[in-house]
Amino acid sequence: MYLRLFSRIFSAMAGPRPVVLTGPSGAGKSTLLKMLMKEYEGVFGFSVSHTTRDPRPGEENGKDYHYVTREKMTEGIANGEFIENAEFSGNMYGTSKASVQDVQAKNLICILDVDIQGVKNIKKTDLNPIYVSIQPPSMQILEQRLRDRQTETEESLQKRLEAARLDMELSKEPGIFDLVIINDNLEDAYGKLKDVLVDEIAKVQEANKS
Ligand SMILES: Nc1ncnc2c1ncn2[C@@H]1O[C@H](COP(=O)(O)OP(=O)(O)OP(=O)(O)O)[C@@H](O)[C@H]1O
Ligand SMILES: Nc1nc2c(ncn2[C@@H]2O[C@H](COP(=O)(O)O)[C@@H](O)[C@H]2O)c(=O)[nH]1
Repeated sequence: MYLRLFSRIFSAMAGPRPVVLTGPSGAGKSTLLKMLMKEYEGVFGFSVSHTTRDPRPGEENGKDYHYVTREKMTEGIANGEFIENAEFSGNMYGTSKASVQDVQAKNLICILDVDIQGVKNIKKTDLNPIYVSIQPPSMQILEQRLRDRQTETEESLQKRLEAARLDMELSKEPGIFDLVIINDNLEDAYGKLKDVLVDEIAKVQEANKS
């Protein structure tokens, strides 16, 4: 009985567990995380990654990403400022320690949107997140969604599809994710995502009441 009580107190003190959303580019990670942040205002905080890719129309520096040069990013990595970093489709991406700390300091559920290399590297840390993989129903549908999004050149699209094949292969490792969601119908996928996060959401909502 005491053990359960201590474990409850400890888990409340430790704050909510972060969430890692991963899956091929175009699978629907950003769409789903935006839905979560909209429905649960004051519960989730996005870990703003650094990247060397150019901003897309509508993206904001400091909100979607910190857009930096390759030199700046390489320097930050060498200085130990990043929890993880990866090369994806010709650009660098990385999660800084500060981006996660900023969210956790507010006692929010920190959401990280990272590729499969990021998952493997985060597994070597003590972050202890919930790992959710968002997968497309098929490669054909993924390609169509990426084309319809109109963010890629033919060259970058092909690179992303190649990375998607590798992601799907590496994601077959047993037990690597807490949950795999096939994002076919968006509302169904969103429902499954909320279900796996229900305990962490309740923790933050409870803390917000007091
Ligand atoms: N269930 C769905 N049905 C139809 N279209 C969808 C669905 N989910 C997402 N989309 C659309 O697919 C496109 C890709 O989604 P999104 O940008 O969220 O993917 P992503 O995984 O965040 O990609 P990236 O890793 O490149 O940022 C978007 O245009 C989005 O509106
Ligand atoms: N390992 C990391 N991967 C990241 C990070 N931030 C984003 N990503 C992943 O990159 C691709 C492409 O993203 P896009 O915005 O250019 O479409 C996608 O799979 C993201 O999940 C990061 O900090 N580390």
